Amino acid sequence: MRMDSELAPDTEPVPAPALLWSLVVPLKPLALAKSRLAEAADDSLRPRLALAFAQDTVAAALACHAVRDVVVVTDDPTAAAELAAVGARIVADSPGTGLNAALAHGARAVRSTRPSAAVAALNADLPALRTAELARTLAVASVFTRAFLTDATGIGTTLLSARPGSELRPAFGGPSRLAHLASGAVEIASDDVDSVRQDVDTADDLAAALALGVGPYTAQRLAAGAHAVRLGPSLEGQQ
Ligand SMILES: Nc1nc2c(ncn2[C@@H]2O[C@H](COP(=O)(O)OP(=O)(O)OP(=O)(O)O)[C@@H](O)[C@H]2O)c(=O)[nH]1
Ligand SMILES: C=C(OP(=O)(O)O)C(=O)O
Repeated sequence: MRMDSELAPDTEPVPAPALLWSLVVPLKPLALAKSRLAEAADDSLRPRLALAFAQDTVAAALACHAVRDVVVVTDDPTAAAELAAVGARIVADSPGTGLNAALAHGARAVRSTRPSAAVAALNADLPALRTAELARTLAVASVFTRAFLTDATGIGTTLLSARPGSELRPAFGGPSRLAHLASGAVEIASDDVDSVRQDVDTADDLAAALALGVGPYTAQRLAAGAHAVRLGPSLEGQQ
């Protein structure tokens, strides 16, 4: 005889399994990266700082329970070796035709082996990235076919996601918040995820990231290169 509990109707809501994300992180050659940081960091320091930002971004992302893997799309041999050491998979920027082509290429590389992967593009310049804030962002992204998070200025984008079965369709560059909205992606509410939004393009961005608290690679690089950094008198205490 079956007990009542065994006859439980199968109409009970079954929680969907949490998505595990593959993150695609684009990084251009270090010698060309972060040109807008020239006012804050000398030519000698800037490429190393760009790498340190990417190292902190990748390390924090890989520590996130919602992240399956991180694919860095880059042609820079130093960045490739250093970011592989942090745990990223490296994919060559074989299109060589700019940021959005690199991101689409990275997403295709992920789905060539796992066609049903959830993929998200994540900027490489998030040195203050907090793992728990990334987890919150991805949890919201999981609900939507495509979603994005705007950057700290509210003009650009730091994360764009695509659930299994939908294309990433990246439209980064300049006012990409509006471009991603126009493409039909849903904007993720930006409360309590400051570290995921704080990309670093300018001296002011770097000061804001320092105020949030940067990761160990960036902290160490700034300490070692303090003579080559200019953040202005009001910010000296933050280094
Ligand atoms: N793989 C790849 N990454 C790119 C390319 N262009 C930009 N990126 C990366 O995309 C992100 C945003 O790029 P940008 O804002 O154009 O460049 P940036 O180096 O961050 O800053 P600026 O030189 O000041 O414009 C950064 O992580 C870049 O390294 C590209 O053509 N290929
Ligand atoms: C490319 C973008 O970022 P950045 O702020 O680095 O230009 C963007 O926001 O679309």
